[in-house]
Amino acid sequence: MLKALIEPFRNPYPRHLTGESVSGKGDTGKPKTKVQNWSSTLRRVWSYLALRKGKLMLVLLMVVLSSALALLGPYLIGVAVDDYLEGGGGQDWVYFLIGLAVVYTLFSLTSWLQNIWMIEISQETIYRLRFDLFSHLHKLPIPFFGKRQQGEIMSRVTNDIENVSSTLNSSAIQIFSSVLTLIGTVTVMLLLSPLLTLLTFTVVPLMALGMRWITRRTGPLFKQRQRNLGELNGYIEETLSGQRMIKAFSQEDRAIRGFQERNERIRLSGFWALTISGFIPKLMNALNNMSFAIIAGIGGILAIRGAITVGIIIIFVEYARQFTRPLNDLANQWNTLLSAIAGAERVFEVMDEPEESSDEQAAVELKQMDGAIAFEQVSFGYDNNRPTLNGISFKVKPGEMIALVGPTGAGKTTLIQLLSRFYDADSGRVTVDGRDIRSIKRESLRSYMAFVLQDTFLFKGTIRENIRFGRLDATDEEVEQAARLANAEPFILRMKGGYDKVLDIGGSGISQGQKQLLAIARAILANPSILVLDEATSSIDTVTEIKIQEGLERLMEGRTSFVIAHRLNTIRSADRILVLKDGRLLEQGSHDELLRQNGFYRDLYASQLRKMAL
Ligand SMILES: Nc1ncnc2c1ncn2[C@@H]1O[C@H](COP(=O)(O)OP(=O)(O)OP(=O)(O)O)[C@@H](O)[C@H]1O
Repeated sequence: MLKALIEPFRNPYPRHLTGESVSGKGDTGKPKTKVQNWSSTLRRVWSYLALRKGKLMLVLLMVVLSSALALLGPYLIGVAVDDYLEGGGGQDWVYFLIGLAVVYTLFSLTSWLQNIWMIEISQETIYRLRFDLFSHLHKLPIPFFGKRQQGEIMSRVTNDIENVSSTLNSSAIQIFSSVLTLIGTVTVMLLLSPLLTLLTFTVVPLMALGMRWITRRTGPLFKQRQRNLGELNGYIEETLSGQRMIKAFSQEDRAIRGFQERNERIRLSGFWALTISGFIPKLMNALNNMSFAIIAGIGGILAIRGAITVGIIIIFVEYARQFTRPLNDLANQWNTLLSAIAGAERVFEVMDEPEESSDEQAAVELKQMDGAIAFEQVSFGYDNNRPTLNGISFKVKPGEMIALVGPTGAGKTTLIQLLSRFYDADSGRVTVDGRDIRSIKRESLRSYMAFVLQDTFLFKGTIRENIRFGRLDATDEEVEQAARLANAEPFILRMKGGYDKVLDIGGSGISQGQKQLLAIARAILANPSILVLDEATSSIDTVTEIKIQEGLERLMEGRTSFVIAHRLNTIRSADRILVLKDGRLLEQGSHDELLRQNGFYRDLYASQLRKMAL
C-alpha cells in the first residue's frame, strides 16, 4: 500500500549517481535490491536493535514529538492570523511569538535527540553485526571459501554492512517520521476543511502521472548507464591488474581506446538520463505552485463566504508543502531501505552458513604427537559423483620423509587437506599415532602441524611479526634463532630495518625465494610434529635454492614430513615416495625400489630428467 503510494515519487537518480554507497557485487556497482525474505530479515535486524530497546523507545517518542511539533508550528501561525483578523488587535502577538519560538526550539531539540540517539543505537548494532559476521567467517569450513570469490565475501563485510548502517542511521527514522507527518498532516487538514483538503489533493494524481511519464523514459537510460558503469569498472580492474602484460606487449594505446569507448557510452546515457530527469523538480515546483493557487483562490472564496478563516488558508499553504515533502522523502528512502534489507539479507546468508562441523563430543586434546600416520582405505570427492581420492592406504613412521609425486590433478594436495582435516574422508580413516583424527580436536591436531607452501602468505607487518605468526608467544631471541636456522637471517639483516622492516601485504617487496625462507623460519618456530612442504615450481636462483634446501633439511630433521615434490634431489632423498595418479596410490617405495619396479614412476622420473637436460 505504502509502496504503491510513493512509487511514482521515487527518485529516478540511482544512488551511485548521488554519491551514496550501493550494495552488491562490489566492482560492478550494481545495486542488489531484491529481497527474498522480508519478515525473517527484519526480525533478525530487530533482534540486534532490541538489545537497545529502552533507547529505541526514547527515539520513537522523540520522532512522535517532533512530528507533532512540525504540525503545531503552522497551526499556531494560522490561529495567530485569525486572532488578529478577528479583532484581537495584535495584543496576543507576543504570546504567539513566544509560543512559536518554544514549538520550533522543542522541534529542533527533539529532532537533534532522535538523531544522536539513533546514531548511537545504529553504530552499536552495526558493531555487533560486523563482529558476529567476522567471527562466523572464521568458523566456516574451507569448502565455503573455495566456492566463493574473495571479493564477494569482502563486499558483504564492508558494502553490505555499511548499507545497513547508513539506513539505520538516517533512513529508518526518516521513513517513520515521514509516515507520521503524512498521517498527521492529512488528519488535521481533513478536520479543518475536508473540501479544501480534497482540492489540495487534486495535484497529487497530476504529480504521480508526470513523474511516471518521466521515470518511464529515464529508467531504462539509468539502467543502461549503470550497466555501462559496471562494464567500465570491470575494464579498469582488468587493465590495472594486467598492467605488466599490457606494457610487455605495448598495448597501452589499445587499452586507452577501449577505455574511451566505454567512457563515451557512459557520457551519452548519462546525458540523456540526467537531462530528462532534470524536468522533475520543475514539474514538482509547477504543481506545488498550482496547489498554492488552488488553496489561495478557492480558499479565498470560501473565506469570503465565511466557510473558513484566513488562518486556515495559511495553515493549508504550509501543510500542502509538508504533505508533498514526506511523499518525496519516502520515495527517496525506499530505494535505500530496499538496498539495506537486501544487504542485511546477504549478511545473514553468510551467518547462516553452517560452521565447520564441531568436534565430536569425545574429541581430545593431544598432549604430544609422535607423528605416526596411517591412511586406511581413504576415499574422498569434492562433489559426491566424482571421487578425487580412491581407496588410499599407506603408513608413515614418525620422522619419515614422504615425497608425494604425480601428475597435476592427481590428488596430492587433497591428500594433505584430509590429513589437516580441512575436509573429512567420505570413507576409510586417517590416523595419527594410532588415533582416528576425527577423535582429535581440530585445533589441537593443527597445532602440531606446519605448512611451507609455494605461495607463502605474508601479512602487512614487520618481518619479526611475520615469523612470529608461527608461534605467537615466541621471544625475539627465538624468532631470530628460527630465522638463523632457516638461513633467512643474512637477507633480513641486509634489509634496511632488519627484523623490524615492515612488509607489504603479500610481501611484494621481497623475492619468491626470500618469502620461502621466511616461511621456513615460521615453521621452525612452530616446532611441528608433522610438516607439509609444497615445493616451489617456479625457478629460484641456485644460491637461494641451496639456502632453502639447507633450511628445509634442518626443519625436517626428526619430524614426519610430506613434501609435494617437484625437485629431483628432494624426491631422491625421501624415505618413501607415494606415486599418485587419478586419485589412486599407484606405487610406493624408495626411489631405487620404484625405479626397479619399472612402472609409472620410472616414466615420470625419466620425463623430469629429460626436462632438466633441455
Ligand atoms: N576445492 C575443490 N573443489 C572441487 N574440486 C577440486 C577442489 N580442489 C581440487 N579439486 C579437484 O581435485 C582434483 C585433485 O586436485 P589436487 O589439487 O589434489 O591435485 P594435485 O595433485 O595437488 O595437483 P597439482 O600438482 O596441480 O597441485 C583435481 O581434479 C582438482 O580439479
